[in-house]
Amino acid sequence: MLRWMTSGESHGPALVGMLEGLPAGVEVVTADIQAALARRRLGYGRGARMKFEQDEVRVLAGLRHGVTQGGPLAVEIGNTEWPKWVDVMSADPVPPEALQVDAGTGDVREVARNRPLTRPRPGHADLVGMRKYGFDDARPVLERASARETATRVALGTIAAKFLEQAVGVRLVSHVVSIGPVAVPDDAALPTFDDVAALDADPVRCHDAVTSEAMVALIDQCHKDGDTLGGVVEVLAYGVPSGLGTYVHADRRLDARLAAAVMGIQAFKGVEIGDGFRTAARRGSAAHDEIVRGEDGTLQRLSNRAGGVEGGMSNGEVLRVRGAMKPISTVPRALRTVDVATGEPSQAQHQRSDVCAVPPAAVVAEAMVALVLAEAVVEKFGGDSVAETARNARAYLDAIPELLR
Ligand SMILES: Cc1cc2nc3c(=O)[nH]c(=O)nc-3n(C[C@H](O)[C@H](O)[C@H](O)COP(=O)(O)O)c2cc1C
Ligand SMILES: C=C(O[C@@H]1CC(C(=O)O)=C[C@@H](OP(=O)(O)O)[C@H]1O)C(=O)O
Repeated sequence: MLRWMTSGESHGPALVGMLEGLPAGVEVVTADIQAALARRRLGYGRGARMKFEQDEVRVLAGLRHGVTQGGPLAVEIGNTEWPKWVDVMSADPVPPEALQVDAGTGDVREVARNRPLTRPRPGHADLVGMRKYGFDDARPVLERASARETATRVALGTIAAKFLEQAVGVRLVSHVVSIGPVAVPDDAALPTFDDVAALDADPVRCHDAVTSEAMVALIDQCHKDGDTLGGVVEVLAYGVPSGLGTYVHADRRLDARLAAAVMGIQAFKGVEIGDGFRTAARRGSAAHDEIVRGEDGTLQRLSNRAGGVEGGMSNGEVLRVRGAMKPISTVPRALRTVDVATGEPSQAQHQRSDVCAVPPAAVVAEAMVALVLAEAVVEKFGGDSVAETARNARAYLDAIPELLR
């Protein structure tokens, strides 16, 4: 069993993530995690925070000399801005005067930072979180609801991806399919692992240069208009062995687990496996992936509309998972709300925010898919070391009868 958990507030001292159940022997170094976090900070349309945030990574446990040890991995990601929030986010009570004018920094803005947030943003967790946890201030709600937490998921997902690559040769790619109404053409070629550097270099993580330019222009326009944008991301996994997940029970289906993982990202409101919703509009004769025997004698598919999953199991084709992200809810041209301290009609609280976070969300979705696939690999092949997992996977694949290959 592979388990993971994150902890941490957006403006606390650090985020912490743990990953338990990964075999020993995975080669990974702190710089790999730093590089993945740098990719998550990218993206045209991000807000001010990503310009200075350093995501200071420290691996606290489970890794020695660049090799996982089999015990729980613990990763800390320091928040660069912590010195400004020491009193507002202090774990222990602070004297009231500390929140009047910050004694340490003399920073009077700390007073503003500590002001209760009572004008909940439609679309964010503010209002329901206050009701549910009994707060009269949205600060504690947004601190944990914030997608800042996804930095930890990316850190853990990086380690999971290294395991996938080293144990079974799986490689992941994430890209942006649409932002607002601007979408890559339906017949565009899928990016492969060779395209990752170009995707990382593209301002919106888009594989199609013309679409990328149109996306950037749309974000600029939206920024001017004081508005925000969502979009659709896609994660591709190459080299997934046939037989991860199962049809025998609902919660063990690979598609169900992928959907839950991607839907578990803040602001994600739809998930599609393969052609998903588009397939629903097709006739059966044009919806499925016909099987033929290829020249090399192995079974081959004439298409991959299923996105690599049939019967809740990976079928050996490229895994394709899409997620739809709603527009950022902190809309600069603020939406109507009610000040819950006074009961008066008002405008939603606004602090610095992203205009569009679809490109970094693609990197987060990639991490979530890595975690799900790593769990499914551990479940199917077991092994206390990567070498053992690889051996078991090879033995399973070698034992598949020739006519089924
Ligand atoms: C990478 C990423 C960055 C985000 N940045 C912001 C942001 O700057 N401002 C904001 O209001 N929401 C942002 N969100 C979305 C909120 O975190 C999300 O809407 C909120 O937690 C409520 O959850 P829900 O949308 O799933 O209902 C971001 C989401 C992701 C995945
Ligand atoms: C901090 C990150 O994203 C944040 C996600 C977020 C939200 O409401 O989800 C709100 C903003 O937080 P802040 O007010 O601190 O700038 C974003 O910057 C991050 O991705 O690392």
